[in-house]
Amino acid sequence: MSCFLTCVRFDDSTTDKKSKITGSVSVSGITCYTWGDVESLTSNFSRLIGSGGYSSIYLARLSGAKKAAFKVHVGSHRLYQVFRSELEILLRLQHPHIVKLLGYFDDSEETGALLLEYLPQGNLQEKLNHNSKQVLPWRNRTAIAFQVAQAMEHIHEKCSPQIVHGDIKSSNILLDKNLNCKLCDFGSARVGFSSMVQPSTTMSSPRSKQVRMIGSPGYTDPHYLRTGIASKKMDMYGFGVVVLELVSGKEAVSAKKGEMLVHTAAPLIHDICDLGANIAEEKVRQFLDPRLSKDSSLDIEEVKTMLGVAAFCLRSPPSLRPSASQVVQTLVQKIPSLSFLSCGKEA
Ligand SMILES: Nc1ncnc2c1ncn2[C@@H]1O[C@H](COP(=O)(O)OP(=O)(O)OP(=O)(O)O)[C@@H](O)[C@H]1O
Repeated sequence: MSCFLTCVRFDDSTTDKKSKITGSVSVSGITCYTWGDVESLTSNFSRLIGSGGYSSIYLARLSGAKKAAFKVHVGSHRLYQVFRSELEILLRLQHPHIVKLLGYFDDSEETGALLLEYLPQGNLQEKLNHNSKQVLPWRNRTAIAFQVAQAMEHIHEKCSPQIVHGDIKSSNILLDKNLNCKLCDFGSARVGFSSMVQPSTTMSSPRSKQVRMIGSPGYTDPHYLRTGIASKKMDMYGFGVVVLELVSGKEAVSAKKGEMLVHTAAPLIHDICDLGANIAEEKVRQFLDPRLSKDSSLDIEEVKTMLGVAAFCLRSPPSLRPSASQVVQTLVQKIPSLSFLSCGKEA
């Protein structure tokens, strides 16, 4: 992979890289852009469409009025390293439910930008928000769970070396115009053995600069918090929280009360683990997003299946949690509404 990157990187041995780099190069369909390209494609960063802890995302206009998103990491070597790590992972990933890399800019020091396909309906967290204009229909919620599970199955089981995403959450799930979804933000991902290595410096030392804990509040696997070892099962935990959000329409951490959804849902999850499909319908309905009450696609048995999947993904110890392919199989078998999608098992 680094060989590939070296092949397309500009000769940047001179000092003022941004001004000296001219012209873009395209290799294997991925275009290597200049900083001037980044500025002109984003109309000088005129439209911010998202921001996170590591980057700012701007709308870009390609030829033929095609839209894209430039994810820009500027300002420090640490942010640059996050960019490089995401770039190297996205270069090897191709899946219908993983955001597609179209190109990048790399100054090899402290600035990097990823050109990504543009997902016009924003992220799932915004779509589930009660201020959102549209209520996400039930059948789209099950489809999103299914598609995210397929993306996770791909990175966990079908890639070599395998990848742990490290930050599965609803704001890292993007929606296209048909409400199909794509997993994004591989800046925290761990590849192969790196996911199994416990950070060498003590986790308890708040001053340690070498340990960069990954994950987000409300989604972080308690086992990872204790050990610092990233694993596929920590992704399954994050996925369990996303499924709870899809069913309840509530945030992983309530903005008003600061309550975690996993805690609010704990009694229900406990009952589901004990009773499975025999759980009282009334309890399920109490947890369900009230905005779905008039949704004709709602099927209470499917809601129970989704909650069952969430309950298993949140189990401790992590070895009790299902794999992504087990989740894909369960959803395909138990949620007939998924058949409305034209995709098969591997969409
Ligand atoms: N390709 C895209 N199309 C549309 N919107 C996007 C795209 N990529 C990112 N966004 C928007 O920007 C937000 C932040 O993106 P992303 O999570 O990749 O940034 P980050 O800096 O890695 O954030 P984090 O703090 O979660 O690590 C997303 O939640 C989404 O709203």
